[in-house]
Amino acid sequence: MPSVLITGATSGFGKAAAQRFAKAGWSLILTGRREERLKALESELSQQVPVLTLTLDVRDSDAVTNAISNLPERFLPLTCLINNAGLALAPEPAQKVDLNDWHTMIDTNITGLVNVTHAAMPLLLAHGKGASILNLGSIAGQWPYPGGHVYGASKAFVQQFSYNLRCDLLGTGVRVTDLAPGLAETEFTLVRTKGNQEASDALYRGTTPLQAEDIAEQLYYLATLPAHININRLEIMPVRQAWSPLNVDRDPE
Ligand SMILES: NC(=O)C1=CN([C@@H]2O[C@H](COP(=O)(O)OP(=O)(O)OC[C@H]3O[C@@H](n4cnc5c(N)ncnc54)[C@H](OP(=O)(O)O)[C@@H]3O)[C@@H](O)[C@H]2O)C=CC1
Ligand SMILES: O=CCS(=O)(=O)O
Repeated sequence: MPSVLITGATSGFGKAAAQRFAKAGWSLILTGRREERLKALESELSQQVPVLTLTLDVRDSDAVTNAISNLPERFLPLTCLINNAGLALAPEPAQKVDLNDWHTMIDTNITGLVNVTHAAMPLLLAHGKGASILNLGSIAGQWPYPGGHVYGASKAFVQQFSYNLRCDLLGTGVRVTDLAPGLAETEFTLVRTKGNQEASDALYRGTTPLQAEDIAEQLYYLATLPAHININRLEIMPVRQAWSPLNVDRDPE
């Protein structure tokens, strides 16, 4: 039975991915900080497949290493790692941001992702051909926008780290993909605005954003491609989203 380790399974893409992979009969290792949500998902999905929940903060490298290097045998070797845990904070301009918010994004989106990857790599290498590392990047890692500052830069890291991992894993059979979604309706904006439900609702109102299930379907597709195929980067936007023109600062008339 193939197995998948999903970080950030308590909400959004991670939760939808857990449900999608369970539907296909994969064993699940689900992580997140909110234990009650993990337990609720476990009771929902353990009717279908073996589920292991790990209450973890990806920023805690000792806890990550300890939990992942002691996975029960029945979840090994690992077929797929989905590095999904992440967040944006501080939508305001860089010059107004609280430094702690920058640190939190770096610690989660970069250090956390690196912690999990380092711990899981031996388990993926033990699987070899057909194993995958699927990293959640973002369009923000490729395209700059006001208020993107450290969030976008952290996702640019995810892209380059994914490409560099590919170079080192060449010959092992382990694949690496940077999956880069655009506007998607999850708890992402609620987190970014520190709980402002109205701001979150307003962002998604009157348009047709991606849904968590859309991304879960892409993750399942990437994980089940024929073993000789590696999609390096997959950027996906809703049809109703595109780029803006460049801005120019002009003198008043
Ligand atoms: N929604 C969007 O528009 C887009 C999102 N993304 C990326 O996709 C990923 C998932 O986001 P999305 O599902 O939308 O957002 P959600 O806020 O719905 O989910 C984020 C998940 O990450 C987990 N998480 C956050 N911080 C930590 C931490 N320190 N340790 C462990 N888990 C953590 C949360 O779990 P808990 O709080 O329980 O720990 C939660 O399960 C992120 O990396 C995000 O940057 C990329 C492009 C677009
Ligand atoms: O990563 C999330 C998508 S966006 O908010 O940067 O457009």
